[in-house]
This record gives sequence, structure tokens and C-alpha cells, in this order.
Amino acid sequence: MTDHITTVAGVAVDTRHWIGGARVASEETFTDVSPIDGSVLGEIARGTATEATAAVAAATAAFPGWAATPRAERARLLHAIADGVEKRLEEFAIVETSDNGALLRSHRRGVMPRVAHNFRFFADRLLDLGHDDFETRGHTNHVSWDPAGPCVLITPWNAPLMLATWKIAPALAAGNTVILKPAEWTPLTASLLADVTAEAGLPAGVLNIVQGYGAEVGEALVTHADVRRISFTGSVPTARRIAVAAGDHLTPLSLELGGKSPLLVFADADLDLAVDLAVEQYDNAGQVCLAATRILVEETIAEEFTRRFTAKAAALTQGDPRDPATDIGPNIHPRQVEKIDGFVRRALNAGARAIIGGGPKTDLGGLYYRPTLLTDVAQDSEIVQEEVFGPVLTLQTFASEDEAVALANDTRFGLAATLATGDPERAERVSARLVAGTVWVNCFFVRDLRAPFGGARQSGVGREGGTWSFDFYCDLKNTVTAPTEGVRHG
Ligand SMILES: NC(=O)c1ccc[n+]([C@@H]2O[C@H](COP(=O)([O-])OP(=O)(O)OC[C@H]3O[C@@H](n4cnc5c(N)ncnc54)[C@H](O)[C@@H]3O)[C@@H](O)[C@H]2O)c1
Ligand SMILES: O=C/C=C/C=C(\O)C(=O)O
Repeated sequence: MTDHITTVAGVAVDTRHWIGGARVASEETFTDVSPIDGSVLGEIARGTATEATAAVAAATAAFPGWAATPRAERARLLHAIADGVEKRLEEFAIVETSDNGALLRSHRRGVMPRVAHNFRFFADRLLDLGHDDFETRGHTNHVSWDPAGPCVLITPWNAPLMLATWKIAPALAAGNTVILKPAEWTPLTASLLADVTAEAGLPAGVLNIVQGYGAEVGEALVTHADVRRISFTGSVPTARRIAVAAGDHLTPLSLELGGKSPLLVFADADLDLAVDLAVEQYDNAGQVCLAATRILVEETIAEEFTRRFTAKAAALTQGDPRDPATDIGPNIHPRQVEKIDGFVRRALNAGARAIIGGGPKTDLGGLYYRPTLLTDVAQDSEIVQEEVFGPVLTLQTFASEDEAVALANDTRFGLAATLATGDPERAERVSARLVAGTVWVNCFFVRDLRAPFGGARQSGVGREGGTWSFDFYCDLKNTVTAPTEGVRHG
């Protein structure tokens, strides 16, 4: 590493913050390590309240100019950023894989194209954004979508750039300025994005990126009085802290949190499809907020389901996420692996049985965990109620539709639910009864950015996506104008 630049898989990445259109170093740094092999990727600037204050000041200064920039020009710049991401897609993909250990083939084919799409989608949606004017006794009501101001966006490590741009794009489209605080385990692709936005011509201070720990720079950002919106994706305990911090200034919040989503498999389902959907839950080594980690199977088909699931899961290849043949890569961090294993140990001690897996895959080194399916688990047990965030699923059976729905909803979460059934009427009935922000019927992770996205109960507060993103990131205003002549006070 020289002059704050580190080279990751041949790609030069600046390790400093990006504040007001300039690179800014901190006195202290933290070490970013690759989960693939434990190698050091860089010494990253460790922000404090000083950098948080500077970033909010830069975002505040840039706000009036950006807010006044015509929608068409804002949209053009967002498309230019998408072009830049697409042009450097391979670099983004390999750097993200090095940093968080998710599959390179997923980053190439799915995740990084989605990053570009996040910008394109919200740019286009901005141009369509409107509201029909309406009349009240001769007065016109005109609704406008005013930009709100500087937005603090705080994001996790499991899909770093995808989840960051899912917030950055609508916030910028809306005419706001942004301060992003990426997760400290995955700081790199956000820094590359800063380069791309500069090349695209985004004015200085419109997007700022501060690196560092949540308890330090993160806390300083969410308590800042000049911040007009906070959007957070991460865990429930952190969300609680942020909500309390935001309470001081009553800063509006959007929270996208954890889950313990069910996969309901009815006897009338296409069993191969159901098994495919279940095995898909090991994607990203189980580090997916939406993952359907509680498999609920109708008891008459449980044996056959388990047989096919076991065969299918046995064919999964674990290993280096850069290898195109790999299906499951490492988990993010030794702490995360310890946490996953703790959940599994306690479940086994409480009487659970591991149908597959049940521990780390030691021959690959410390961070790989064997895909695990646990059965004989009590509904009120920790393993059924708490989010593990690793490749660990539970299997329970049900005897009736009512029981299936009762088990599915018996959780403090409500992010998503998936059901497999061959009966469209059952699909409709059950979907209507499930508590979840998204329900997938005979499919999983089909995402359309026009749809509302978020969770019920402790899976979140508010919805983002499509118009809902603009609802959150804008200060909606209604202007009521009297007729030029005639009526006053109606
Ligand atoms: N609903 C969704 O869309 C979604 C998507 C992905 C992940 N998740 C959830 O995220 C969690 C995993 O991510 P994680 O472990 O990085 O979560 P986390 O809550 O530990 O950290 C998330 C972010 O918050 C920051 N942070 C921590 N303390 C803070 C504080 N006091 N003030 C401000 N910022 C602070 C962290 O630095 C990080 O950037 C899981 O629960 C998962 O379900 C949810
Ligand atoms: O791990 C969680 C993944 C969340 C996905 C999205 O936020 C999305 O697809 O927009």
C-alpha cells in the first residue's frame, strides 16, 4: 500500500474517506481482511466525529445546488454513474468478492448489474414521479416532491454495494445529498463507487463516504442535528440504538432489518421445485436477510422432501468464491462463524438433530461452515426464533394449513415468506394470512424495484422501493392555490 492506495486483485482502491469531492485521511486506520484466506486487503481510514461533522457539512453545503438541479440532469448523472459501474463491472465484482467472500459468479452475473440497475431504475422513476393535481371548491392542490436534505445511509456487509446503492440512488434522485457509512468489514467497493461518481461528473459533496466503525463514526452521523433522513439496513440491536439516537432530533428513519422467514411446502407442491427453493437458502453462505431459514413441510411428504433435499444439498460445492464451480463460499468473519456455531451447538444440546452439517468445514480453514439442516427443534427454541445469518436451516412439519400459517407467523420478524403449492387458491389464502413484507409463491428472490420492500414487526420500519423510496426521501408538500378571482375561504 502506498499513498493510501491499496491494490486488491489488481484493482487500485483508495482507503480514505470521500468528503466534499476530495480524499480525506484519518489519523487512525483499521485493518480490512479478506474472508477468503485471511489476507490483509488494506488499512482503511477510521472515521471519528471529526469526519462525520465534515461529511455532514459537505453534504449540507452541496444540498441547495443539487436540489435545484433539474430532474433531467440528475437522472442523466445517475445513468452516467450506472455506465461507469458497468464499464468497471469486473473490478467491482472481484473487489467485492475479495472483501466479503460472496461468489464472484454472482457478483458478475447478478449483483453488480443490479447495482447499475439501482441507479438506472431510480433515475427513470424520478422522471415519471408526479401526482395528479386536484381541486377543492375551485382551489387547486399541487403536490410536489421536495428534496429533504442530507441523508445518512448505513449499510451492512452481506451485499455491500447492492444494498448501499439501493439507498444512494433514490436519495440522490430525490435531490438529496448523501453520507454513506459502509460496514467496516466491507469498505472497498464504496470507495470505488466514489471514483465512478467523480468520473461521471457528480458535483462535489453530493455523495460523501466515510469509513469506520458503527460505534464511532456511525454514531456521530446518526446523532447529527443537520441530517434530514437516516436509512439503515442491518441488525435489530443496531436499529434500536439508531432509533434512540434519531429520536433526539426526530430524524425520519427507514429501517430494513433481519428476518427468520418461513418456507412453507404443501403436499400439493412440485416437490423438486420446493427442494430447489429450500437449497437456494444456502446462497451467500446463508448471509441473506430474506433467507427462508425455517422450512415448514406438510408431514405427509416430509420424508420424501428430506430425502431429496439431502441429495441435492450434498451436491453443493464449498470453497473459494472466485472459483466458478463453488456454490458456497466462506462466512464473513471469525466472529460470525463463532456466532453461527454457537447457535448450532446450543440447538444440538437442546435436542435438535442435524440431518446434514452441524459444524464448520475444517478442511477449508476457519471461515467455512457446512450447510446445516436441523430438525427436532421446538417452536419456542432459540434456533427457531433467532436469526443465525449463516448456512443453517431448520425443518419442522405441519398437519394442516392452519398449523402451517400459525407456525410461519409465530416469530417477532416479518420480512419475507415463501410458499410452494400447486393450488392457486391455497396460495391466495395463505399469502393473505402471512405476516411478511414480501411473499413469494413458487419462487424466491424475484425482485422488481417498483415494488415496496421492507419488513413487518421487528424486520423493519417503513418501506423503500419505487414510489415508496421517494415518499421516504422527499419532503412532500401540498400547495393549495385559490382561484385567481372569486371564492375566498371556500
Ligand atoms: N432487511 C434488509 O434489507 C437487510 C438486508 C441485508 C442485511 N440485513 C440484516 O443486517 C444484519 C447483518 O448486518 P450487520 O451484521 O452488518 O448489521 P449491524 O447492525 O451490525 O451493522 C450494520 C451497519 O451499522 C453500523 N453500525 C453499528 N453500530 C452503529 C451505531 N451505533 N450507529 C450507527 N451505525 C452503526 C455498522 O458499522 C454497519 O455499517 C442481519 O440482521 C441482516 O438480516 C437486512
Ligand atoms: O440480504 C438482504 C437482501 C436484500 C435485498 C434487497 O434489499 C433488494 O433486493 O433490494
